[in-house]
Amino acid sequence: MITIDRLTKRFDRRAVLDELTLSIDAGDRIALIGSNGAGKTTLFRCLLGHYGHGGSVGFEGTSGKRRDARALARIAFVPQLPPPLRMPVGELLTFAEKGAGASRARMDEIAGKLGIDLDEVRRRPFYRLSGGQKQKILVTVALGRDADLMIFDEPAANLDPAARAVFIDLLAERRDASMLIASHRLEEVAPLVNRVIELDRGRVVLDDNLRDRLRAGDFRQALIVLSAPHAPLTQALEGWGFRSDATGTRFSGPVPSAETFRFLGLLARYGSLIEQMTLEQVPERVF
Ligand SMILES: Nc1ncnc2c1ncn2[C@@H]1O[C@H](COP(=O)(O)OP(=O)(O)OP(=O)(O)O)[C@@H](O)[C@H]1O
Repeated sequence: MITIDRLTKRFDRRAVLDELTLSIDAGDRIALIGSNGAGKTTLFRCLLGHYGHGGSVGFEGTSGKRRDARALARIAFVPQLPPPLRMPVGELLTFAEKGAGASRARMDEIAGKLGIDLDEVRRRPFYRLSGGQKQKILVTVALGRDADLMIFDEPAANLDPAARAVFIDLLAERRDASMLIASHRLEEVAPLVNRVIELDRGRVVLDDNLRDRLRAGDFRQALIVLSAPHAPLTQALEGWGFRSDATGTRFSGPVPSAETFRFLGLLARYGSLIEQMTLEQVPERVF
């Protein structure tokens, strides 16, 4: 989907991204972690064509450094710092609808879940909203449209705990898009992702992929029984490769042993729904 080859970005001759090589595949849901200044935002800005850079970023169907406008239009982005837009919120929503193909009904629904009343803020200039309100509007716009890739840069940093929980559920429900989420709270986004990439001083120092672990064959077999069908948890479990029976309440699938705590973290979010759970070590194959 996106191939990044020896991407280098310098500010004042200092390499902030240093020959970074990475490929992002369709279906990847990536947590991008790394300490302050590691280069996460700079990587996003290079991907989005906001900065010139060395090396290449190739989008599927394009090559080299060229940014194809159609490829960029398929990316939804929520920045770490909301832009100081003077336009009223209503105008921003209309722009999202007409210019970026967002659905008004979907935006209304998402905003409602996040706890922001669009009618109430419609006439207010965007830059006068609180930090959390701005983030809710930007998340609403991003999730209100179809996208192949969603890039979130610390998207929940300003959200209150209730909105953070809703936001994580909304992401878990979105199985159609690949995601790249920069976060300092790995434990919060871990249940959503199938890949964790760590940057340090502009280089990839960890690339941990769930699919590789499953292929390696070291896993536990899990059985989960829910008290009632539940769409967000179903989608999250399907993201782990689980299958359900016809009732939509009984799930089974493999959990890589090294991912057990991450998996339990997911289940803990929905503890009250879980009626039964077993997690059995699969005996090692004897050759
Ligand atoms: N426009 C700029 N001009 C000069 N230096 C910059 C610029 N943007 C970023 N930097 C520097 O590049 C480095 C990487 O910054 P970046 O914002 O990409 O880090 P980050 O991993 O997103 O950090 P954080 O977790 O704090 O958000 C930092 O040292 C920062 O000071």
